[in-house]
Amino acid sequence: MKTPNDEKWTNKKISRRDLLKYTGIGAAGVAIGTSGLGGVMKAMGYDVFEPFADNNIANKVNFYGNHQSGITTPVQTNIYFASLDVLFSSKEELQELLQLWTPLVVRLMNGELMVNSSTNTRIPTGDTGEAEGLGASNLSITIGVGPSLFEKLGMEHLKPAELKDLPHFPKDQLQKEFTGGDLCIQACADDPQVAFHAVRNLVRAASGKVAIKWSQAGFNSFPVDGGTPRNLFSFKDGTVNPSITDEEDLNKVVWVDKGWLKGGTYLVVRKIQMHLETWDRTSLKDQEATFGRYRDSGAPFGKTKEFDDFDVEVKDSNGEYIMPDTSHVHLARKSGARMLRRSYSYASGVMSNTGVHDAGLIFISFQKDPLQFTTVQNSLGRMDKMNEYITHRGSAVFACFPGVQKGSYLGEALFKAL
Ligand SMILES: C=CC1=C(C)c2cc3[nH]c(cc4nc(cc5[nH]c(cc1n2)c(C)c5CCC(=O)O)C(CCC(=O)O)=C4C)c(C)c3C=C
Ligand SMILES: [Fe+2]
Repeated sequence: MKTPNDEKWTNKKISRRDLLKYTGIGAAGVAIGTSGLGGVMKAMGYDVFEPFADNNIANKVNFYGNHQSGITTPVQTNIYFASLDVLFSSKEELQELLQLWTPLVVRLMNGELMVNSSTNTRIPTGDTGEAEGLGASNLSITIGVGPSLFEKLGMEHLKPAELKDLPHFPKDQLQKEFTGGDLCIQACADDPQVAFHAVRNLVRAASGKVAIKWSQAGFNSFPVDGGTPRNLFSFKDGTVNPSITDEEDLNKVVWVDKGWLKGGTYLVVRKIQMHLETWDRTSLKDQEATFGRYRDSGAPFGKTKEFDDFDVEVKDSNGEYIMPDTSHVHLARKSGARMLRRSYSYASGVMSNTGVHDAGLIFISFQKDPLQFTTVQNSLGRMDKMNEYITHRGSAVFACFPGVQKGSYLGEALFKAL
């Protein structure tokens, strides 16, 4: 039986072909074709370019500001990280995509539906719906561009010199299915479904224009009394980091201070498998020597509290380093380079070839120059005792746009520099 609403839409005579064209969800997720993305999105009900404002509901991260969210935002419990390839070849289409995404990101971070719900049941809904009723859940969304994008769109002259693929590191076993990408969406939230929903719907809104190259979900669990989360080796991870409120230090370590990326930063992501079975067969003494920190307290060797300062050069009465010179922390600190780490654990079933856990760390760091990451990784090199227990499987680097002021859009500075 037809409802009056169905009747109304039937009279509009939307053909199946039109429907697929408008929604971009044809048989094989076919490209939208020649119609502009904005026009298609309007037809779907998205309010393209509408200047949405941050709302002030509970558990809400603000979108507008000098920097994008998800960088100095307090770490949430969940991440869904997606690396995308673009399916277009003009800079105009990139601009259109970013103009489309901006108000949608505001809505998602506001805990709102992508599109106000429609009563028309004959077309797919504008929002996939699984985040309904879940609130904002402190969702943050961080968008970045990879080195390959600039070549694809003929914009090499605007590619910052610092934005290039990371060098090959001695112990790397990178798989191309977890490596690189033209764009990234980092969605972090205090609910896994909210983070996933954000990426799913942004990609869906850009159907035919972008394709997911690889993605990874992750989690962080916080002690009931607060404090630093533990990684899957059970050590507190994230202790030594720049303070997220010390703008002066963040300017030194994280924020780019020149060119169109001013106020932005570089995101390095590494998918690092952690060999949990091997770790679990290792004595606590050796585990602690791997990091140079005690497992329970998180304190550095020779100290009692997690946040106690330490000097890696200090030796005991036998002339031995108190913090072993092959320990992860000794080598990382000795490099002299700093970064803002914002990592998440992952557990994705078992490795089909070996039957061991497919689990580890989605290592994410933000820095004003990817060279900071490279310097630390080179210092860890072949010496890091942790190498026995980890394998780097994926890698990518992205330039994350500066923050957005109301009336502007993600990446506007890049297009102003054209
Ligand atoms: C190249 C950068 C880094 C990679 C890759 C990396 C991987 C990695 N780290 C841990 C666990 C811990 N890391 C810790 C400290 C630490 N790690 C890095 C850099 C990389 N880690 C830095 C710069 C630091 C801080 C060094 C300092 O100055 O003190 C710690 C100790 C606690 C803490 O400070 O967070 C742990 C634990 C894992 C498991 C891992 C890959 C799987
Ligand atoms: Fe580390």
